[in-house]
Amino acid sequence: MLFGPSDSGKTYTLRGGEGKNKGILYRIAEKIIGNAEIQKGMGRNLQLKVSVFHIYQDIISDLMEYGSRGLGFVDKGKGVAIEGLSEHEFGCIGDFKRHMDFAYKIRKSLVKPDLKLKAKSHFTVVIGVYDGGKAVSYLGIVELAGSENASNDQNVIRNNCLSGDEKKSIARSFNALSAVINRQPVWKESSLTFSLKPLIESKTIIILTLSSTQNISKHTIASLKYIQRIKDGQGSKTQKIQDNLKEELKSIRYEIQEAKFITNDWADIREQAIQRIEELIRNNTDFVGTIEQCEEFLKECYMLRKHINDAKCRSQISINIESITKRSTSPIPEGPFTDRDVYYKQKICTLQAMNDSKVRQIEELNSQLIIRENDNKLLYGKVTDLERLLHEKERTLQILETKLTDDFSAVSPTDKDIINTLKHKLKHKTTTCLEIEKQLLNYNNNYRELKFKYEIEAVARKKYEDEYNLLLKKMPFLKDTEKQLNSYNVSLNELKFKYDTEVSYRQKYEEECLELRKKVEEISIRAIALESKNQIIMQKADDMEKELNCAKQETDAKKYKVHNLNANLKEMENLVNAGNEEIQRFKYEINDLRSENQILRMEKESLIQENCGLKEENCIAKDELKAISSHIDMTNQYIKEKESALQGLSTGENFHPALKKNKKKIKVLKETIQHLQQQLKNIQTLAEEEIRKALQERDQALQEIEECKGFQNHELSIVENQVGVIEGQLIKFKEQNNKLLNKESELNREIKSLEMSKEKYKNKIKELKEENKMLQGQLVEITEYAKGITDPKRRDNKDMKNNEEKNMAIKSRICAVNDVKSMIQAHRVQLNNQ
Ligand SMILES: Nc1ncnc2c1ncn2[C@@H]1O[C@H](COP(=O)(O)OP(=O)(O)OP(=O)(O)O)[C@@H](O)[C@H]1O
Repeated sequence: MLFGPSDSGKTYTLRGGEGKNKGILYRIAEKIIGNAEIQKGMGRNLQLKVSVFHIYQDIISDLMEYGSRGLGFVDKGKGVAIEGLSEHEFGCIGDFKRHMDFAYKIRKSLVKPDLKLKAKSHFTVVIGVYDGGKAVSYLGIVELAGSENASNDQNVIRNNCLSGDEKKSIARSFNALSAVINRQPVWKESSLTFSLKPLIESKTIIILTLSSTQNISKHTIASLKYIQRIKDGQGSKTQKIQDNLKEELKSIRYEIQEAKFITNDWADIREQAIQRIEELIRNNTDFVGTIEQCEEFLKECYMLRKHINDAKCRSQISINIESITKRSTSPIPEGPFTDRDVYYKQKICTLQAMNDSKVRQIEELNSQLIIRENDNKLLYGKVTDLERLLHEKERTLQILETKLTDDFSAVSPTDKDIINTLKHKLKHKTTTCLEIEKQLLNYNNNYRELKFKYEIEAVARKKYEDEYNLLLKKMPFLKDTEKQLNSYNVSLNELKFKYDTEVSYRQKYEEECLELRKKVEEISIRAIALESKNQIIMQKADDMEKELNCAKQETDAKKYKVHNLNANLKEMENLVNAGNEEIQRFKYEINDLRSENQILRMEKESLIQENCGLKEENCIAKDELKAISSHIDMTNQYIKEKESALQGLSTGENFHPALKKNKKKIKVLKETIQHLQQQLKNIQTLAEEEIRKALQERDQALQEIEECKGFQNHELSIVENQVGVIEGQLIKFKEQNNKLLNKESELNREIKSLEMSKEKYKNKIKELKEENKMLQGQLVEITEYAKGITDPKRRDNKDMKNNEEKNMAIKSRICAVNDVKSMIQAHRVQLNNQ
């Protein structure tokens, strides 16, 4: 893209001068043609095409076709997104120059009404490289509108006759351009960015043209600032590229890992790829570098990825071919795959790879499931062991319980409700513990009672001892009271023993109770933990089963999709072919419509006007020529006169006696004459030069007019031919129509005659019917008569002869009647047929 204020040298940089000074446009074209030729030497036949258009106020005009203006947009994926933009093939620089001259000629004609339009529009040349009709790459060269047009400078607005809409459109296109270069998706903001989207997205180079001319210095600084803004925006772009780079590396690593599973055929390539990536990472540890370096790095990554994909596909395709050869004895079709085939094969490969990875995942999941099942079994065994232990403990508990109280009945736990029974038992045992505690309390109470009794007894003993002592003192009653005392002492000892045993029992029970509580607590905690573990395992097993089912379903779906894709492939091919044909047809129709008569007429009129102007100019030039030639004649005459005078003077014939004295003056005069002659000659040559130039220009203009005329005549002849064809068709149709009308009138006539004959026949039938009736009446009479004759009673011998004669006549009459009948029948058949 060439950017800068008007008169800074954009057009010069683009087109340049002759030879060494040629512009970048022709240098680029030469380079591309050279490269195409090198490719040709290598057996690759590339086609080169060029399109030229300009954008003014967001309206696109094709500069390679007259009148193709206001083109719309289309999503092409590659190249320029302009609908109906014409492309023209070129094979050498001569062709290219011819195309460019043609485009500049059209541009000149468009610019004519407003000469500043050139500086207010974006001029674009797009070169497309094709291989067998398929686009390989595109290059766009844009000479942007003069940058000063986006400013608020009143001088510019006045000098360039800049309208508000023009200014807005140019400013908008520059803003959109800087935004899209800095990755802001505002393509639709301007026709410039939207039409060149695929090209700008790939790579954009802006050439800033600067001029030291003082009067545009303000705009030069403004354009420098604009470029600076774009460059500043690139800082954030670097960050984005670095992030992209990291993502890319991640995905490459993943792809390499994934590709590992497919085949080992390309192990070497894979190893090389990994080495290469590692090397790249080592050299760019933190991915800090310029945009170019990062982009280089990304390109490298992209190449690697492509390499991996190719290797994957190659291995997959080779496997497929192997399997085909195994299945059938027919030879494998040779020759290169078409791009579409390769694309679909790649797609199938990736799908198969995905399928394989899924199958692998399922297998892994299965193996994990088996491991989990084993773990489950082990845990289940542990649970049963623990349950058994619990059972044993329970039994010991039972024994203890039976020891404690007979009321506790033996608990018989079932295998399935172990945990519940344990809980139940726990409750049971806590109640027994409480009962034991109660008993303990009873015992304590008893002990207290006994103690109380003992104390009472002790008081009584003291009383008795006192009494005994009194008795001893009193003597005779002593032995009896001593005996009583002994007996009291024995009972007291018994009670004390009882009390001690009860205390020891109590302590024992308390200890056992504590132990039991602890054990019960431990067991219950374990049981709860085991239960939760069991539940988690069961949950996991269920989840895994679900996953397994999902994965199986997915695999089936993928297989079905692969199958469908294969089936759809052919359909799509057919559809694409049909679509291509339709597109071609539409293109033809559009082209036909474009070359409409009106534009041609208008252009013809403008050319005629131009022709008139040129003729007028020609007349003026002729007049001027005449004037100059008459002037020359006059001057020649004057020179001749002067020469003759001079001759006279030199010979001394015309010498005036006064002049003879002034020879010096004569010399000076001679010199001035010579000088005048020289000047005259110069004027003559100049005039001749100008005349020649004017004549050349006139010839050129005439030639151009002739060319245009030829072009228009050609187009007119095409149109006339078309009109002729249509007229011929019309005449044919008219003839056909006349014939049809004639036929129609003939048929009408026939119908009328048929109707008349029908009427005739009807009358005839009526007549015949009447005749028939009459004949039938006669027949009846005759039969009656015949009956009378044949009757033996009425037979008269005398009238026998007469009767016989009459009989004969009647017979002949009957024959005639029969004939008439058959005739009627025949007529009927005829009528029916008609
Ligand atoms: N590098 C150069 N060498 C010689 N002459 C030059 C150079 N660059 C520009 N010029 C001359 O400067 C003048 C203006 O250049 P040019 O027409 O290319 O400017 P521009 O930016 O295209 O202007 P505009 O936008 O009006 O078309 C022309 O006469 C051109 O010949």
